[in-house]
Amino acid sequence: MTETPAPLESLEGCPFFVMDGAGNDFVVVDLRGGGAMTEAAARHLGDRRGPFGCDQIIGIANRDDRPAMLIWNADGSEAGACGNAARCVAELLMTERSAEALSFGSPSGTLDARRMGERIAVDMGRPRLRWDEIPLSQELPQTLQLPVDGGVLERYGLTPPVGVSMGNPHAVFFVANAEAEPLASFGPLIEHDALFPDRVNCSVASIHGGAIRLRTWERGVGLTMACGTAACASLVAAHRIELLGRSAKVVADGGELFIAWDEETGRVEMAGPTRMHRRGVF
Ligand SMILES: N[C@H](CCC[C@H](N)C(=O)O)C(=O)O
Repeated sequence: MTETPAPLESLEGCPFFVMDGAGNDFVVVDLRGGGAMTEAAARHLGDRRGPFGCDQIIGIANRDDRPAMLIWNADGSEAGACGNAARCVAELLMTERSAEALSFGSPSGTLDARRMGERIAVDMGRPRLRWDEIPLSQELPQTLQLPVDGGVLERYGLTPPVGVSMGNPHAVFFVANAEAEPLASFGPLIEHDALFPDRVNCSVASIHGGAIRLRTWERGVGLTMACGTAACASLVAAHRIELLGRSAKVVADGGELFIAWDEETGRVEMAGPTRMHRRGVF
């Protein structure tokens, strides 16, 4: 066996799975038999110049006698939610147990997952919509038009974004054509805008025939092929500003996600594909 690189020493002997959900890619590490993720290990696994490279690094640990997912971005920062990775963890656990549905923990609460034909669906819980839940660094009476840096809005011809948290912060800009926006230019400016004390995930969304075309600059990562919590946030935001009903297909660069915001429970479910690329043991 090749030597385990120093940054991964704390993961020696841990099984790992390289997976993606609609192109959003992950290294999932099973910590239930021991091992501990460190910020250095997460950064090493997230580094695309290294032997792995991914958007998020996911740990599966035992918490309160059940599996729970832990989330690190490629820059080593921790995140509170990760929808596409939740669907990949669900796939792993359902295969392990030959189950069609199950629940597991996450930093933002219990997630309920189920198979839906070829797709995996996860109930991501209720969106948080108040200024202090996003969170924002200033009290605002509404979160439908966030007062981000006016210079950025003017320079890029943007209207103020809608704020939504799915357990992680999102700013969603509605534009005429998401594919035409220079998101790689203004995404990092919004990610680090002083309005967001924990930084923010920044998306551009355009509506075409009842579907949302979505591109995302992810906090702690950069441009990704898809972002599940951003897909949830964009549907919630579109409904709040009366652009769409309570369910829609979201078309990301890497694939399609299906989002529904239940009127009775207030909970948001997302469904989409998962793929396994590689597995091994550190
Ligand atoms: N890709 C993830 C979102 C990760 C969000 C992370 N970048 C953060 O810091 O919140 C998803 O599918 O929901």
